[in-house]
Amino acid sequence: MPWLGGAVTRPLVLASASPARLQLLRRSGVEPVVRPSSVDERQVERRARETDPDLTPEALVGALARAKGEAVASSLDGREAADLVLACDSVLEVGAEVVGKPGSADLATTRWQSMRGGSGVLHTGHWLLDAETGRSVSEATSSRLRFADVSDDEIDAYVATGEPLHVAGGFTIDGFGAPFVEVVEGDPGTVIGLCLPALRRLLLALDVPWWSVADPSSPTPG
Ligand SMILES: Nc1nc2c(ncn2[C@@H]2O[C@H](COP(=O)(O)OP(=O)(O)OP(=O)(O)O)[C@@H](O)[C@H]2O)c(=O)[nH]1
Repeated sequence: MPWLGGAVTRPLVLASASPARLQLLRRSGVEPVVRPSSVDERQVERRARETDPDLTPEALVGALARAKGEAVASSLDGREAADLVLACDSVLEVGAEVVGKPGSADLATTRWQSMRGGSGVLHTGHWLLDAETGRSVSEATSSRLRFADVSDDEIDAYVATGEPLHVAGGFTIDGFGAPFVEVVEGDPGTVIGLCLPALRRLLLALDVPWWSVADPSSPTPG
């Protein structure tokens, strides 16, 4: 069995500042090197929409994940320059809108007032580069959500925690927002920010078995 005593042979660079993505990886036995990008996501989105006015949410998160991953990959040097680089991006499609992190209490409140009792789709793009070969692969995954018909008081209380301001769509399914998301159809990791089955598929597409990046003997509770 490759895992018994097997060491990680392909280090992974996580091109993300997301604590949730890091935690998902750590709990699955992957201890990445964290290298957040400084990509201007609004500029990437603007250019992507100029190129494709009918840009789908899946294509948007794909373009954003790729931009973040390429920016980090180009900055790697030394041994890291031969590592695997993973980047992600998440958006919520709700009604005719495609939204990211609210960034303000007012916008988080407005979003919840419009989406309560309704449904939406959380899309996460994944981009994986094998810097050793230069090959990259990508996949977007989507999970459908149904939101509780929360009261104004519940919205105010949730927004006051500050959590919804900094997460895609203004909610979490594993934090203070969990009571307000009634149903998740699809991979929960996709909602949180990283679909691990998609990462496995992308690694296989690059001929990298899962146990080359994960060491189950030392999962970090993280
Ligand atoms: N814990 C948790 N985080 C969530 C959830 N939904 C979205 N997020 C986070 O919301 C953020 C979405 O914004 P992104 O722009 O994709 O990522 P980011 O946090 O800005 O980090 P970068 O990858 O460096 O851009 C990510 O950090 C996700 O992990 C959830 O249900 N639970």
